[in-house]
Amino acid sequence: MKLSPSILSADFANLARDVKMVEECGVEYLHIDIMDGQFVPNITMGDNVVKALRPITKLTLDVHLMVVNPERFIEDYANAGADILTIHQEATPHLHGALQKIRNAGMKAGVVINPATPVSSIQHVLHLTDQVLIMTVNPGFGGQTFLSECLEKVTEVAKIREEKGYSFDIEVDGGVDDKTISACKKAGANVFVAGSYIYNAKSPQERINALREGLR
Ligand SMILES: O=C(CO)[C@H](O)[C@H](O)COP(=O)(O)O
Ligand SMILES: [Fe+2]
Repeated sequence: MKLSPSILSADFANLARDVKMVEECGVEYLHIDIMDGQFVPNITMGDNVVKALRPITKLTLDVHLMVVNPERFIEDYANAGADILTIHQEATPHLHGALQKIRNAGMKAGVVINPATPVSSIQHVLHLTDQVLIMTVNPGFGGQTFLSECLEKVTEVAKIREEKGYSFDIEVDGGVDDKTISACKKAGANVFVAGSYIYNAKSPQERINALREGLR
């Protein structure tokens, strides 16, 4: 079970401090949300921020690309030091080739689907995938309400993994807190992104402890 705090809700003026803080709290991953103002209405950061964070943390950099035609940027994120690069099924007509390209660039390849997108849309690329991300909010913003109807897709993809003998991780992203995390685990997820729940708190350590408690 891995926790992946999303720096979308961190203090951008104190980003290094906020990254080190969650690392000291004992999390496994750091989730970095890249938004281009086209695939989603918001603009956040780019590979320059990944590059700046790489030397200051040992955490696995879990980069969630919410950009159109993500294949344009694969080399940039490899050079920046990303460990996992996750791209949206909805963002490219060349999903298969893009996932191959991510692995060839030396990163783990992730594929992500929006709440309205079925698991069947990624069935032919699951053999090329190290991480399947099931969005549990519509992408674009932190702090949204968890969409429990997405959990049936977590169970569906976990079943396919078992049937086919694949070994990808299953991540959930959006609205994860001490209450919703248990249902995510029960559905079959093993990587949990949480942004506002961790960072918009007086004590992120207490929030991280509460998430771990929810996974017991
Ligand atoms: O990809 C994202 C939004 O598109 C974020 O990772 C996600 O929303 C995390 O934020 P929160 O935990 O506050 O919902
Ligand atoms: Fe994300």
